[in-house]
Amino acid sequence: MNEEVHIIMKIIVTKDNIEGGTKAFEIIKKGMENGDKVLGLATGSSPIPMYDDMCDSDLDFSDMTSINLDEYYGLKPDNDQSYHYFMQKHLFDKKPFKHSYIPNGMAKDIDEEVDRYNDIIAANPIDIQILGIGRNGHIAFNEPGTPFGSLTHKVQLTESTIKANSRFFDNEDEVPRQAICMGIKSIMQSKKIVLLAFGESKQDAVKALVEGPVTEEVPASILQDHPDVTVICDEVAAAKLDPKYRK
Ligand SMILES: N[C@@H]1[C@@H](O)[C@H](O)[C@@H](COP(=O)(O)O)O[C@@H]1O
Repeated sequence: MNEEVHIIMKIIVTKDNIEGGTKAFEIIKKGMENGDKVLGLATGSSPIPMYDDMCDSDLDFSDMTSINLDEYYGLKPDNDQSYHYFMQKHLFDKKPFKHSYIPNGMAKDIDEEVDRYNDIIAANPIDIQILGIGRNGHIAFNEPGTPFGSLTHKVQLTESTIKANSRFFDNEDEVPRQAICMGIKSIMQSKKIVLLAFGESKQDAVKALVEGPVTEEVPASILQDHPDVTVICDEVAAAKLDPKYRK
């Protein structure tokens, strides 16, 4: 256990995901007041309450840039399971940004798409990166074993992720097996990181993220080495944490 790391990582335990979403929204709001221009955005159920707060707010994002973490490979943007569709529905329809970037899941030439996305990230340094966490400790679609030095890449999803994400599809067979995803190195280059984790299924991942060794087997554990990380989790997700982190 690295004591120095725990002084840096800020942990906010909330009653539920709604309160957690509001905490994350407040961080974004404050960041924008201080001149932040680029938000790194995530999909999944965890950030939805935060997006609801953003949509209900009077904040104007029309001068902002957003960069999403990932997209399923092989899903068209109008497929209701694609992350393009998700972002339109939960945020961009109500709050358009000046520029919004999401990996192109239909790209024929993967190498070209990877280069394009890395160039976008390099040209738009991320001020605040929002993250969820997978049950196996993945961040974005960076599965266990992904090198910490990775940039944007095509990934093979693990059985654990396919199973977990099948709740959004009609059945497990429909879950794409591959995705295009921002790499861990790029995520770590964000100025500030806010990770959201809610519910019982995230208990082990949250414990490993906060208390476990920094290992590529738990991609999120690298966040212990980032200077500005806030973990926002509900009481249930935080239940296995050492009480000293559950304030
Ligand atoms: N690619 C996404 C991740 O970015 C997300 O963090 C994770 C958890 O999703 P949820 O928030 O629905 O639990 O799901 C997917 O695998």
